[in-house]
Amino acid sequence: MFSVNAIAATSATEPLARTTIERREVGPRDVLIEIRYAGICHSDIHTVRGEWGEVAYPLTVGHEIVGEVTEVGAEVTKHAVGDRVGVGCMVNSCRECDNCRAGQEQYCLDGATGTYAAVDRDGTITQGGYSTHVVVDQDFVLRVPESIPYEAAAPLLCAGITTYSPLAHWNAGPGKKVAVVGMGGLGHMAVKIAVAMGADVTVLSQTLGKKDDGLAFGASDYYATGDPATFEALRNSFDLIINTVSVPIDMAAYLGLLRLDGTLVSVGAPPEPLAVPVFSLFNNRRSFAGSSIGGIGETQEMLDFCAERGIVPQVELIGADEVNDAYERVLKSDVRYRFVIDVATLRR
Ligand SMILES: NC(=O)c1ccc[n+]([C@@H]2O[C@H](COP(=O)([O-])OP(=O)(O)OC[C@H]3O[C@@H](n4cnc5c(N)ncnc54)[C@H](O)[C@@H]3O)[C@@H](O)[C@H]2O)c1
Ligand SMILES: [Zn+2]
Repeated sequence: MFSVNAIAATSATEPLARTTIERREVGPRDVLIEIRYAGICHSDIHTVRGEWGEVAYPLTVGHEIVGEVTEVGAEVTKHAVGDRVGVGCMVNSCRECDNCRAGQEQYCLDGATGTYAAVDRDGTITQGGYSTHVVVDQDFVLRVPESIPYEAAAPLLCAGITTYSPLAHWNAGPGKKVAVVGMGGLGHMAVKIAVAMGADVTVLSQTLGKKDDGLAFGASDYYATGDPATFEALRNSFDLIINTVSVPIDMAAYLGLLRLDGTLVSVGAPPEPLAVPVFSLFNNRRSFAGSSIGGIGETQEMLDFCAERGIVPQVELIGADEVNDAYERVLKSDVRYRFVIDVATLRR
Protein backbone atom coordinates (compact mmCIF):
# COMPACT_ATOMS: atom_id res chain seq x y z
CA MET A 1 0.00 0.00 0.00
CA PHE A 2 1.05 3.59 -0.53
CA SER A 3 -0.51 6.92 0.41
CA VAL A 4 -1.67 9.55 -2.07
CA ASN A 5 -3.28 12.97 -1.72
CA ALA A 6 -7.04 13.04 -2.12
CA ILE A 7 -10.27 14.83 -1.26
CA ALA A 8 -12.73 12.90 0.88
CA ALA A 9 -16.14 13.18 2.48
CA THR A 10 -16.09 12.36 6.19
CA SER A 11 -19.88 12.23 6.60
CA ALA A 12 -23.06 12.87 4.60
CA THR A 13 -23.20 16.47 5.78
CA GLU A 14 -19.61 17.73 6.33
CA PRO A 15 -17.82 19.50 3.47
CA LEU A 16 -15.29 17.42 1.54
CA ALA A 17 -11.72 17.97 2.74
CA ARG A 18 -8.14 17.23 1.75
CA THR A 19 -6.71 14.02 3.13
CA THR A 20 -4.55 11.07 2.11
CA ILE A 21 -5.84 7.65 1.05
CA GLU A 22 -4.21 4.25 0.48
CA ARG A 23 -3.75 2.66 -2.94
CA ARG A 24 -2.83 -1.01 -3.42
CA GLU A 25 0.60 -1.95 -4.76
CA VAL A 26 0.67 -2.40 -8.54
CA GLY A 27 -0.20 -6.07 -9.18
CA PRO A 28 0.84 -8.09 -12.25
CA ARG A 29 -2.23 -7.00 -14.26
CA ASP A 30 -2.54 -3.49 -12.79
CA VAL A 31 -1.80 -0.06 -14.17
CA LEU A 32 -0.73 2.90 -12.01
CA ILE A 33 -2.26 6.13 -13.29
CA GLU A 34 -1.07 9.61 -12.35
CA ILE A 35 -4.42 11.40 -12.45
CA ARG A 36 -4.52 14.74 -14.29
CA TYR A 37 -8.21 15.61 -14.25
CA ALA A 38 -11.32 14.27 -12.52
CA GLY A 39 -14.88 15.25 -13.44
CA ILE A 40 -17.65 15.93 -10.93
CA CYS A 41 -20.75 13.83 -11.66
CA HIS A 42 -24.07 14.35 -9.90
CA SER A 43 -23.75 10.70 -8.84
CA ASP A 44 -20.77 11.74 -6.70
CA ILE A 45 -23.08 14.10 -4.83
CA HIS A 46 -25.91 11.54 -4.46
CA THR A 47 -23.33 9.07 -3.10
CA VAL A 48 -21.40 11.19 -0.59
CA ARG A 49 -24.64 12.61 0.79
CA GLY A 50 -25.98 9.10 1.40
CA GLU A 51 -28.96 9.67 -0.92
CA TRP A 52 -28.61 6.24 -2.53
CA GLY A 53 -28.03 4.44 0.78
CA GLU A 54 -25.40 4.27 3.46
CA VAL A 55 -21.73 4.47 2.50
CA ALA A 56 -18.54 4.03 4.54
CA TYR A 57 -16.64 7.23 5.36
CA PRO A 58 -14.16 8.64 4.75
CA LEU A 59 -14.99 8.27 1.06
CA THR A 60 -13.24 9.67 -2.00
CA VAL A 61 -15.55 9.81 -5.01
CA GLY A 62 -14.89 10.60 -8.69
CA HIS A 63 -15.46 8.28 -11.67
CA GLU A 64 -14.48 10.49 -14.57
CA ILE A 65 -10.73 9.99 -14.41
CA VAL A 66 -8.03 10.78 -16.95
CA GLY A 67 -4.28 10.70 -16.56
CA GLU A 68 -1.00 9.17 -17.59
CA VAL A 69 0.25 5.65 -17.03
CA THR A 70 3.36 5.79 -14.83
CA GLU A 71 3.85 2.10 -14.01
CA VAL A 72 2.52 -1.23 -15.29
CA GLY A 73 2.54 -4.73 -13.82
CA ALA A 74 4.60 -7.54 -15.36
CA GLU A 75 1.66 -9.10 -17.24
CA VAL A 76 0.15 -5.87 -18.58
CA THR A 77 -0.16 -5.87 -22.37
CA LYS A 78 -2.88 -3.29 -23.06
CA HIS A 79 -1.23 -0.12 -21.74
CA ALA A 80 2.29 1.25 -21.48
CA VAL A 81 4.08 3.88 -19.41
CA GLY A 82 3.32 7.31 -20.90
CA ASP A 83 -0.11 6.36 -22.35
CA ARG A 84 -3.05 8.76 -21.98
CA VAL A 85 -5.77 6.74 -20.28
CA GLY A 86 -9.14 7.00 -18.59
CA VAL A 87 -11.18 5.17 -15.95
CA GLY A 88 -14.94 5.42 -15.63
CA CYS A 89 -17.53 4.10 -13.19
CA MET A 90 -16.26 0.54 -12.77
CA VAL A 91 -12.90 -1.05 -12.04
CA ASN A 92 -13.73 -4.75 -12.17
CA SER A 93 -16.41 -7.37 -12.89
CA CYS A 94 -16.61 -11.19 -12.76
CA ARG A 95 -15.75 -11.49 -16.50
CA GLU A 96 -17.51 -14.89 -16.64
CA CYS A 97 -21.25 -14.28 -16.50
CA ASP A 98 -23.38 -13.99 -19.65
CA ASN A 99 -23.46 -10.20 -19.43
CA CYS A 100 -19.70 -9.83 -18.96
CA ARG A 101 -19.10 -12.19 -21.87
CA ALA A 102 -21.45 -10.05 -23.96
CA GLY A 103 -19.28 -7.01 -23.22
CA GLN A 104 -21.90 -5.55 -20.89
CA GLU A 105 -19.72 -5.55 -17.77
CA GLN A 106 -21.83 -2.78 -16.25
CA TYR A 107 -24.59 -5.37 -15.94
CA CYS A 108 -22.31 -8.06 -14.45
CA LEU A 109 -24.59 -10.59 -12.77
CA ASP A 110 -22.20 -10.70 -9.85
CA GLY A 111 -22.24 -6.89 -9.62
CA ALA A 112 -19.54 -4.83 -11.30
CA THR A 113 -17.09 -3.22 -8.87
CA GLY A 114 -17.73 0.51 -8.72
CA THR A 115 -14.80 2.89 -8.93
CA TYR A 116 -15.72 4.11 -5.45
CA ALA A 117 -17.80 2.94 -2.47
CA ALA A 118 -17.66 -0.71 -3.62
CA VAL A 119 -15.96 -3.72 -2.04
CA ASP A 120 -12.73 -4.42 -3.94
CA ARG A 121 -11.29 -7.91 -4.49
CA ASP A 122 -9.03 -7.46 -1.45
CA GLY A 123 -11.98 -6.53 0.75
CA THR A 124 -11.14 -2.83 0.95
CA ILE A 125 -13.59 -0.13 -0.13
CA THR A 126 -12.75 1.35 -3.55
CA GLN A 127 -11.80 5.04 -3.57
CA GLY A 128 -12.40 7.25 -6.58
CA GLY A 129 -10.70 9.84 -8.71
CA TYR A 130 -10.53 13.01 -6.62
CA SER A 131 -6.94 12.03 -5.92
CA THR A 132 -3.48 12.09 -7.45
CA HIS A 133 -3.10 8.40 -8.36
CA VAL A 134 -5.15 5.26 -8.83
CA VAL A 135 -4.28 1.60 -9.41
CA VAL A 136 -6.67 -0.20 -11.79
CA ASP A 137 -6.79 -3.60 -13.53
CA GLN A 138 -5.70 -3.08 -17.14
CA ASP A 139 -9.00 -4.44 -18.52
CA PHE A 140 -10.92 -1.52 -17.00
CA VAL A 141 -8.58 1.19 -18.31
CA LEU A 142 -9.51 3.02 -21.55
CA ARG A 143 -7.29 4.64 -24.18
CA VAL A 144 -7.90 8.39 -24.47
CA PRO A 145 -7.27 9.52 -28.07
CA GLU A 146 -4.62 12.25 -28.48
CA SER A 147 -7.03 14.65 -30.18
CA ILE A 148 -9.27 14.99 -27.10
CA PRO A 149 -7.83 17.58 -24.69
CA TYR A 150 -7.07 15.91 -21.34
CA GLU A 151 -9.43 18.01 -19.20
CA ALA A 152 -12.29 17.68 -21.68
CA ALA A 153 -11.83 13.92 -21.89
CA ALA A 154 -12.74 13.36 -18.23
CA PRO A 155 -16.54 13.81 -18.53
CA LEU A 156 -16.67 11.32 -21.40
CA LEU A 157 -15.86 8.51 -18.95
CA CYS A 158 -19.30 8.81 -17.32
CA ALA A 159 -21.48 11.54 -18.84
CA GLY A 160 -20.31 10.55 -22.33
CA ILE A 161 -20.81 6.81 -22.13
CA THR A 162 -24.04 7.04 -20.10
CA THR A 163 -25.69 8.99 -22.91
CA TYR A 164 -23.91 7.32 -25.85
CA SER A 165 -25.02 3.83 -24.80
CA PRO A 166 -28.82 4.37 -24.84
CA LEU A 167 -28.59 6.62 -27.92
CA ALA A 168 -26.77 3.81 -29.75
CA HIS A 169 -29.00 1.05 -28.35
CA TRP A 170 -32.25 2.80 -29.33
CA ASN A 171 -30.83 3.76 -32.75
CA ALA A 172 -30.66 7.54 -32.54
CA GLY A 173 -29.76 8.56 -36.07
CA PRO A 174 -31.07 10.13 -39.26
CA GLY A 175 -34.86 10.35 -39.32
CA LYS A 176 -35.17 9.93 -35.55
CA LYS A 177 -36.52 12.66 -33.29
CA VAL A 178 -34.74 12.64 -29.93
CA ALA A 179 -35.53 14.79 -26.89
CA VAL A 180 -33.04 15.36 -24.09
CA VAL A 181 -34.50 16.30 -20.71
CA GLY A 182 -32.12 18.30 -18.48
CA MET A 183 -29.19 20.38 -19.76
CA GLY A 184 -26.53 19.47 -17.23
CA GLY A 185 -23.44 17.28 -17.49
CA LEU A 186 -25.18 14.26 -19.03
CA GLY A 187 -27.72 16.34 -20.93
CA HIS A 188 -25.23 18.45 -22.83
CA MET A 189 -23.33 15.31 -23.86
CA ALA A 190 -26.58 13.64 -24.96
CA VAL A 191 -27.26 16.61 -27.23
CA LYS A 192 -23.79 16.61 -28.80
CA ILE A 193 -23.70 12.83 -29.30
CA ALA A 194 -27.25 12.50 -30.64
CA VAL A 195 -26.56 15.33 -33.11
CA ALA A 196 -23.35 13.59 -34.23
CA MET A 197 -25.32 10.37 -34.74
CA GLY A 198 -27.56 12.29 -37.14
CA ALA A 199 -30.74 12.58 -35.04
CA ASP A 200 -32.98 15.64 -34.89
CA VAL A 201 -32.55 16.84 -31.28
CA THR A 202 -34.83 18.88 -29.03
CA VAL A 203 -33.78 20.04 -25.55
CA LEU A 204 -36.33 20.12 -22.74
CA SER A 205 -34.87 22.32 -20.01
CA GLN A 206 -36.46 24.02 -17.03
CA THR A 207 -36.00 27.48 -18.56
CA LEU A 208 -34.71 28.93 -21.81
CA GLY A 209 -31.58 30.19 -19.99
CA LYS A 210 -29.23 27.79 -21.80
CA LYS A 211 -31.01 27.93 -25.18
CA ASP A 212 -28.13 29.57 -27.05
CA ASP A 213 -25.78 26.84 -25.85
CA GLY A 214 -28.22 24.08 -26.74
CA LEU A 215 -28.57 25.36 -30.28
CA ALA A 216 -24.80 25.81 -30.54
CA PHE A 217 -24.41 22.14 -29.51
CA GLY A 218 -26.55 21.28 -32.53
CA ALA A 219 -30.09 20.97 -31.15
CA SER A 220 -32.76 22.12 -33.57
CA ASP A 221 -35.31 23.07 -30.89
CA TYR A 222 -35.25 24.13 -27.25
CA TYR A 223 -38.30 24.24 -24.96
CA ALA A 224 -38.89 25.21 -21.33
CA THR A 225 -40.44 22.46 -19.20
CA GLY A 226 -41.61 25.16 -16.78
CA ASP A 227 -44.11 26.25 -19.46
CA PRO A 228 -47.14 23.91 -19.66
CA ALA A 229 -47.64 24.90 -23.32
CA THR A 230 -44.46 22.88 -24.11
CA PHE A 231 -46.27 19.64 -23.29
CA GLU A 232 -49.18 20.55 -25.56
CA ALA A 233 -46.98 21.65 -28.44
CA LEU A 234 -44.82 18.51 -28.38
CA ARG A 235 -47.43 15.76 -27.81
CA ASN A 236 -46.72 12.54 -29.78
CA SER A 237 -43.46 13.95 -31.20
CA PHE A 238 -40.43 11.88 -30.22
CA ASP A 239 -39.02 8.45 -30.99
CA LEU A 240 -36.68 8.60 -28.03
CA ILE A 241 -36.49 10.71 -24.88
CA ILE A 242 -33.33 10.62 -22.76
CA ASN A 243 -34.14 11.78 -19.22
CA THR A 244 -31.04 13.03 -17.38
CA VAL A 245 -32.80 14.78 -14.50
CA SER A 246 -31.56 14.01 -10.97
CA VAL A 247 -34.98 14.42 -9.34
CA PRO A 248 -38.30 12.72 -10.19
CA ILE A 249 -40.14 14.11 -13.22
CA ASP A 250 -43.85 14.06 -14.13
CA MET A 251 -43.79 10.77 -16.04
CA ALA A 252 -47.26 11.09 -17.57
CA ALA A 253 -46.39 14.48 -19.02
CA TYR A 254 -43.11 13.28 -20.59
CA LEU A 255 -44.46 9.92 -21.81
CA GLY A 256 -47.18 11.90 -23.61
CA LEU A 257 -44.45 13.35 -25.82
CA LEU A 258 -43.59 9.94 -27.35
CA ARG A 259 -44.90 8.96 -30.77
CA LEU A 260 -45.83 5.40 -31.84
CA ASP A 261 -43.40 2.85 -30.34
CA GLY A 262 -41.37 5.62 -28.72
CA THR A 263 -39.19 4.99 -25.68
CA LEU A 264 -38.37 7.16 -22.68
CA VAL A 265 -35.03 6.11 -21.17
CA SER A 266 -34.15 7.35 -17.71
CA VAL A 267 -30.48 7.69 -16.95
CA GLY A 268 -31.14 10.27 -14.24
CA ALA A 269 -31.01 8.51 -10.89
CA PRO A 270 -33.13 10.16 -8.20
CA PRO A 271 -33.41 8.10 -5.02
CA GLU A 272 -37.19 8.39 -5.13
CA PRO A 273 -39.31 6.17 -7.43
CA LEU A 274 -40.67 7.54 -10.72
CA ALA A 275 -44.46 7.14 -10.80
CA VAL A 276 -45.58 5.72 -14.16
CA PRO A 277 -49.36 5.83 -14.84
CA VAL A 278 -49.78 2.73 -16.99
CA PHE A 279 -52.30 4.35 -19.34
CA SER A 280 -49.61 6.78 -20.51
CA LEU A 281 -47.75 3.70 -21.81
CA PHE A 282 -50.80 2.22 -23.60
CA ASN A 283 -51.18 5.16 -25.96
CA ASN A 284 -48.76 4.83 -28.86
CA ARG A 285 -47.48 1.51 -27.37
CA ARG A 286 -44.83 3.46 -25.48
CA SER A 287 -41.90 2.03 -23.51
CA PHE A 288 -40.16 3.19 -20.37
CA ALA A 289 -36.59 1.98 -19.86
CA GLY A 290 -33.47 2.57 -17.82
CA SER A 291 -29.80 2.38 -18.77
CA SER A 292 -26.58 2.25 -16.78
CA ILE A 293 -23.27 3.63 -18.14
CA GLY A 294 -21.92 1.27 -20.87
CA GLY A 295 -19.56 -1.67 -21.31
CA ILE A 296 -15.80 -1.32 -21.54
CA GLY A 297 -15.70 -2.03 -25.27
CA GLU A 298 -18.54 0.41 -25.87
CA THR A 299 -16.78 3.06 -23.77
CA GLN A 300 -13.70 2.74 -25.99
CA GLU A 301 -15.97 2.95 -29.05
CA MET A 302 -17.53 6.15 -27.62
CA LEU A 303 -14.09 7.72 -26.97
CA ASP A 304 -13.00 6.93 -30.54
CA PHE A 305 -16.34 8.23 -31.91
CA CYS A 306 -15.94 11.52 -29.99
CA ALA A 307 -12.33 11.89 -31.18
CA GLU A 308 -13.32 11.25 -34.79
CA ARG A 309 -16.29 13.65 -34.71
CA GLY A 310 -14.60 16.35 -32.63
CA ILE A 311 -17.11 16.00 -29.79
CA VAL A 312 -15.69 17.77 -26.75
CA PRO A 313 -17.49 18.26 -23.42
CA GLN A 314 -17.73 21.88 -22.25
CA VAL A 315 -16.00 22.04 -18.88
CA GLU A 316 -15.31 24.48 -16.06
CA LEU A 317 -11.90 23.75 -14.54
CA ILE A 318 -11.62 24.11 -10.77
CA GLY A 319 -8.96 23.63 -8.12
CA ALA A 320 -9.05 21.04 -5.34
CA ASP A 321 -10.33 23.55 -2.79
CA GLU A 322 -13.33 24.55 -4.90
CA VAL A 323 -15.11 21.21 -4.90
CA ASN A 324 -17.63 22.08 -2.18
CA ASP A 325 -18.63 25.27 -4.00
CA ALA A 326 -18.88 23.29 -7.23
CA TYR A 327 -21.29 20.82 -5.57
CA GLU A 328 -23.54 23.70 -4.51
CA ARG A 329 -23.48 25.10 -8.04
CA VAL A 330 -24.37 21.71 -9.56
CA LEU A 331 -27.35 21.53 -7.19
CA LYS A 332 -28.44 25.00 -8.35
CA SER A 333 -28.12 23.99 -12.05
CA ASP A 334 -25.33 26.55 -12.31
CA VAL A 335 -22.72 24.60 -14.26
CA ARG A 336 -21.81 24.88 -17.92
CA TYR A 337 -21.63 21.97 -18.23
CA ARG A 338 -19.24 19.86 -16.17
CA PHE A 339 -16.89 20.78 -13.36
CA VAL A 340 -13.50 19.16 -13.74
CA ILE A 341 -10.89 19.17 -10.97
CA ASP A 342 -7.36 20.09 -12.04
CA VAL A 343 -5.60 17.42 -10.01
CA ALA A 344 -2.28 19.32 -10.19
CA THR A 345 -3.79 21.45 -7.39
CA LEU A 346 -3.96 18.33 -5.20
CA ARG A 347 -0.25 17.61 -5.50
CA ARG A 348 0.64 20.57 -3.29
N1 LIG B 1 -27.61 5.84 -15.41
C1 LIG B 1 -26.34 6.06 -15.22
O1 LIG B 1 -25.48 5.21 -15.49
C2 LIG B 1 -25.90 7.39 -14.68
C3 LIG B 1 -24.59 7.84 -14.91
C4 LIG B 1 -24.26 9.12 -14.49
C5 LIG B 1 -25.17 9.92 -13.83
N2 LIG B 1 -26.41 9.43 -13.58
C6 LIG B 1 -27.43 10.27 -12.93
O2 LIG B 1 -27.93 11.20 -13.89
C7 LIG B 1 -28.41 12.37 -13.23
C8 LIG B 1 -27.80 13.59 -13.90
O3 LIG B 1 -26.40 13.65 -13.67
P1 LIG B 1 -25.57 14.94 -14.13
O4 LIG B 1 -24.20 14.73 -13.62
O5 LIG B 1 -25.82 15.21 -15.55
O6 LIG B 1 -26.30 16.07 -13.24
P2 LIG B 1 -26.49 17.62 -13.52
O7 LIG B 1 -26.93 18.20 -12.23
O8 LIG B 1 -25.30 18.16 -14.21
O9 LIG B 1 -27.71 17.67 -14.59
C9 LIG B 1 -29.07 17.50 -14.27
C10 LIG B 1 -29.84 18.56 -15.04
O10 LIG B 1 -31.25 18.37 -14.93
C11 LIG B 1 -31.85 19.65 -14.84
N3 LIG B 1 -33.21 19.57 -14.33
C12 LIG B 1 -33.63 19.44 -13.05
N4 LIG B 1 -34.98 19.39 -13.03
C13 LIG B 1 -35.42 19.47 -14.31
C14 LIG B 1 -36.71 19.45 -14.94
N5 LIG B 1 -37.83 19.33 -14.21
N6 LIG B 1 -36.78 19.58 -16.30
C15 LIG B 1 -35.67 19.68 -17.02
N7 LIG B 1 -34.42 19.71 -16.48
C16 LIG B 1 -34.31 19.59 -15.13
C17 LIG B 1 -30.91 20.40 -13.95
O11 LIG B 1 -31.11 21.79 -14.08
C18 LIG B 1 -29.57 19.96 -14.51
O12 LIG B 1 -29.16 20.80 -15.55
C19 LIG B 1 -28.03 12.18 -11.76
O13 LIG B 1 -29.14 11.68 -11.06
C20 LIG B 1 -26.93 11.13 -11.82
O14 LIG B 1 -26.79 10.41 -10.62
C21 LIG B 1 -26.80 8.20 -14.00
ZN1 LIG C 1 -21.24 9.63 -13.18
